[in-house]
Amino acid sequence: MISAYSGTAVRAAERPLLDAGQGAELMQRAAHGLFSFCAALLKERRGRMYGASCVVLAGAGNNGADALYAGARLLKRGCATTAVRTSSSAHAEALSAFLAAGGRVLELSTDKTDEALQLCRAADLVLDGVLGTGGKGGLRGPAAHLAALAPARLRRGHAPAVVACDLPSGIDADTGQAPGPYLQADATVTFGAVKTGLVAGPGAEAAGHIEVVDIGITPYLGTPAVNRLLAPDIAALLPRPAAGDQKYSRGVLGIAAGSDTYPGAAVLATGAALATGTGMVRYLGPEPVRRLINQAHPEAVCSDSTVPLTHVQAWVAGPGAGTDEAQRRRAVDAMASGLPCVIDADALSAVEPGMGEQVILTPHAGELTALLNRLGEDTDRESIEADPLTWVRKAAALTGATVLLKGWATLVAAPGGPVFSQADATPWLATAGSGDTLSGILGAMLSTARKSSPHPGCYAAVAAAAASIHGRAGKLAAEQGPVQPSLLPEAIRRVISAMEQWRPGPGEAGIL
Ligand SMILES: NC(=O)C1=CN([C@@H]2O[C@H](COP(=O)(O)OP(=O)(O)OC[C@H]3O[C@@H](n4cnc5c(N)ncnc54)[C@H](O)[C@@H]3O)[C@@H](O)[C@H]2O)[C@@H](O)CC1
Ligand SMILES: [K+]
Repeated sequence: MISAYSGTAVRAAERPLLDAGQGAELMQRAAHGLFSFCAALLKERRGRMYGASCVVLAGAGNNGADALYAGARLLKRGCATTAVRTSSSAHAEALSAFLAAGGRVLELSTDKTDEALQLCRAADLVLDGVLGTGGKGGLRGPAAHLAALAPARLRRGHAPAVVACDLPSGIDADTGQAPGPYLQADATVTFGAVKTGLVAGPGAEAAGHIEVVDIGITPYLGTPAVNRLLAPDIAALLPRPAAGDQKYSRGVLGIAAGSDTYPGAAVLATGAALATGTGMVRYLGPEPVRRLINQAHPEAVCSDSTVPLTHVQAWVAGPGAGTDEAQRRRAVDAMASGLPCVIDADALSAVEPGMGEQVILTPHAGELTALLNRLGEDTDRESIEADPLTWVRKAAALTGATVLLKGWATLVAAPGGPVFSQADATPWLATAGSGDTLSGILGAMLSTARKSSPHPGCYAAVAAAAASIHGRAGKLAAEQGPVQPSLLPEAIRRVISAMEQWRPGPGEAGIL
């Protein structure tokens, strides 16, 4: 599992070591880690480091200093390196070290932006050390101008590798917000711990690959603010049927989805649930949809019964329900049942405050806007997309439910509990029907989860794992071309099967 901490928390963790006079040593560890990553990257791209050309974008603070020290090391290994200084002040020792190693300097001003961009474009590597955890309010002045032009100028044809020092400049280290232009990185080498700004909002996309350099502050870090599940954590959450199991002991999932107007959503959710693995799917809905489900998935047991009369271990309600009154009633009953339930799409309009965390809401930003507005919060879609971490937490606190907010990085917040961020998906999954398959995966996982005593945040963990499986399946399916949700079950099955290699051995604890 990857644990992320706010920039503020990481700075607080550094404090005892800074007070003990170890600041210079921490900086050298950071610079060395950054250099090592860049060295490996240059060797991979060019076969050798000698003769590579690099640009260090260096701001006034310690972030610029880390990058200048790494630049000095690159110079010593034969890389022609220029520092583009974005501020007239700089860390004096780091700049001296850079100059002593033979580095060139360009002072950035608005009329030098073109020259700086040409240098970057001709380089093999651009090291972004403009702002780190001390940055406030996004990039300003010539650095903002350069960042605004960078996507068009650096991302076409021969493109340099952009490596962010600690975090992409212009991204807020606590929230991942981008108040203005920022520098998109291919990779971020971050010091001490992953910052929450690298796993949420625009920052999650801006960071690219994340590499952590241990600088010795781990003992001073408290509880992580955001977690990211990795394959072994996900494998530990996937129950495997045991020898004595039968369909009922494995778990039964109830699905109240689809309507005369939108029958397909129910077929997709059912297909994804069956591919994930569950003892049985009981489908409740109108007759034409039942007929379709039985044609596509003969193993599903279909009826027009009610939630209280249907014996299951978990529910999915909402996908394709439209304005169907009976489906709305089933969603309300599922939420009141005390059983784990996935509340998606049209069923979100029935959510009220006071849910339990076993109720998992799965909105996209537009649906979350509508939900929050209805509950009295003054927000809009742009605000939620700009700062999803804040809003997903607020939604969980307001409703008492676990909230899964879909996005490039999907965030899951338990009320008062942990937050998870999963960035395993592909933009090819942004297509109608994709969300219905996520509901099915999550529903199946909830129906078969074997928890004798659920603890706070466990539903958020299962939801994060489902988001990851959905994303991984999408990526796998995208290898064959544009993703078609009705064909996703085959990829889901392959992802679940591949997870077996990560399953913890007997006696090894999973994360729950
Ligand atoms: N504190 C520590 O112990 C360590 C810090 N490290 C590095 O230090 C960084 C933090 O350094 P700093 O606290 O010096 O902060 P930064 O280097 O992020 O930036 C602070 C400087 O930028 C200016 N500034 C702030 N916001 C600005 C904006 N929007 N536009 C232009 N200038 C702005 C400030 O006035 C200050 O001069 C970390 O990100 C990390 O890279 C590492 O060296 C590891 C050790
Ligand atoms: K930076």
